[in-house]
Amino acid sequence: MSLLELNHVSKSFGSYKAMDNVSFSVEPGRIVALIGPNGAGKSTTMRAITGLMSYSQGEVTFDGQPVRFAKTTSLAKMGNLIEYPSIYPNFTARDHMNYYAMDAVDHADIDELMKLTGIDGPKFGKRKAKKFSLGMKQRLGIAIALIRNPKLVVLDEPMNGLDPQSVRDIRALIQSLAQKGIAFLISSHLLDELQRLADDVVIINRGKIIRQGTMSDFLGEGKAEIKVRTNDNAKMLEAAQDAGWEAHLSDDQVVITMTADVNAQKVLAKATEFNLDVTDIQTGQTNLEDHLLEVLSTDSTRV
Ligand SMILES: Nc1ncnc2c1ncn2[C@@H]1O[C@H](COP(=O)(O)OP(=O)(O)OP(=O)(O)O)[C@@H](O)[C@H]1O
Repeated sequence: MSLLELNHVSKSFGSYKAMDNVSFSVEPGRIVALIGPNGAGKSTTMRAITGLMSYSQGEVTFDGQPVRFAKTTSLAKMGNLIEYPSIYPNFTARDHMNYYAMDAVDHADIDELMKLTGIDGPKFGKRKAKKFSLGMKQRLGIAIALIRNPKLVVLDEPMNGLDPQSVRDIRALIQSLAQKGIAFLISSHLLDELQRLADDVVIINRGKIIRQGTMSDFLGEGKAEIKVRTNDNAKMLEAAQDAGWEAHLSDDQVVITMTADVNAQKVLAKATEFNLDVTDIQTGQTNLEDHLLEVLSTDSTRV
């Protein structure tokens, strides 16, 4: 049996099925990305898993025990950060840790966790949570989610409000904890971040799971692309499209789909033909965001 299992779970709000026959599982030590467009059912699924919401059909099982709304015995070994962390305005970071530890965790472990999550520094100290920035609250929320030595941590948008260094720190922390066997289920709209972080991917659209598997398998089924940067990307794009190639602009580069007839050499030749200076050219698989959009555009599970 897997650490977390959802078997045919459904949840409706009125006549709308926010979760429609959802089944997937999470194994120990895996970092699983739960992704999908706005309103797809990610938060609803996370709330059902963490016992914050009832569901009408199917079953969620965690660590061999069923998870039911308001029946929290099975949840002692599950940490979560869903929506806003439960933060008390007049508590310091350490007050929160002591409070949530509930004598079950010794002080050395609290010190270690505060250090790991970066809430031990002078910025925190005696400062009360009402004076924390969004990023500080988010770090504290992650520390709280980790305090009772969980086997699974469910994180909804954990990178919200974090600056690039903090994102990097939290990524390293999640990866090191996963290596120790802790599983993570993470939802985020920062798909680049999830692409770097997650081992597995579960895609939900209109309440239905439309794909699940390893991140590398999912990315591997995407298109191969040529990314080219020139001194005039608009002109490069026009030249590519005039040649009948599938191409679009992304950030500061032109992304061209590789086919039997279109390769990096042809792209370079086209740039020369139009007197363009190529500053960078790379080939590789499509990224998570592009492939997700492609999969969603062809999903016809429900209209
Ligand atoms: N308490 C509720 N009452 C009625 N409808 C709800 C409720 N909670 C969620 N929904 C609806 O269920 C659907 C799924 O919502 P959910 O918040 O799970 O999506 P999401 O994938 O987390 O979206 P987002 O990426 O925008 O956070 C949406 O259509 C939403 O409007």
